[in-house]
Amino acid sequence: MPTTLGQNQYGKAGTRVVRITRDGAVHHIKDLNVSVSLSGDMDDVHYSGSNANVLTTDTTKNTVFAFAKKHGIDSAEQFGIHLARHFVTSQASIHRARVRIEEYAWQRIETSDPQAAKKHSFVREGRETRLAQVTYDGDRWEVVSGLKDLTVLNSTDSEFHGYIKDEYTTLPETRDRVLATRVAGRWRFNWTDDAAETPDWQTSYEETRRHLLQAFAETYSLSLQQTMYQMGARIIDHRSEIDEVRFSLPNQHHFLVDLEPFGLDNDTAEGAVYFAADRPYGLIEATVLRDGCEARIPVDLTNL
Ligand SMILES: O=c1[nH]c(=O)c2[nH]c(=O)[nH]c2[nH]1
Repeated sequence: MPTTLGQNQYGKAGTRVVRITRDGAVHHIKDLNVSVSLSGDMDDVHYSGSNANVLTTDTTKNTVFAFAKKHGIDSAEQFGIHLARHFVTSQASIHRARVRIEEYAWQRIETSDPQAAKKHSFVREGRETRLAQVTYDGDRWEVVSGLKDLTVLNSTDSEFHGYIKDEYTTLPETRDRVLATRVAGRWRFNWTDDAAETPDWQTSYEETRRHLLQAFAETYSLSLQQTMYQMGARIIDHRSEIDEVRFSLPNQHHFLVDLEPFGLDNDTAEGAVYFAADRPYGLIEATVLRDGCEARIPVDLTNL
């Protein structure tokens, strides 16, 4: 049966590029998800498999990282214009480039001491989901609150070294890395209906969230485990109505992109470009308990 090739396009979808610019101690972050679709003289690759006209999708991805370094990211629109122009004007076989960009916005985390405000700690815009579970069996009450999808990032003050090296270890030690996670947390109240006071649930949530964020921002981190423990301990220390906190924290790895093959020194004060990997991810989980209290929050938070 005779057939003809119809509309076709190709490219790399979902390049997660993060650019961190350092203005002294004040850091700025641009976080994009870039998808490129190219079309042009692509009959041969479809009909015969000749790749002579193909700019690889891998090159497309590399170009996104290299342009983030070279041109910076003023806006998604300007970045898209640079890329689309480059693909169409640099390759005779490419006649059309469509660059789609999602941008994730970040806010600075407010710290407890405004004088010593952390200038490299961010929370992603778009509110988290707040959670509550109430259980009553006619005798005992249990109230557990929590949140999920609260994404936070420190662009410095995070190290990771001194770990076991066995024959399968390749991870390089680092004295300065990006630390980012999407927080899922639950906290259990010690309230019972014969208690003298009922917590103001709204204030309790807001304050717990604030302590969690501030502990993340203010902990000089030697591991995500250590930061997580500080987040839980700070909540227990400051919120007498809470006896137990559990966290499940995916370590959202940000890898410095090697731009040396393109003649670019990536790790400079003006800015560094990272590849934000979404999988696989480290998953760091723990419970922090008030002394003498029992652990009742399930180990697997998806069961709550
Ligand atoms: O904070 C971290 N904790 C780990 O246990 C770990 N493992 C790893 O590869 N990177 C990290 N980072």
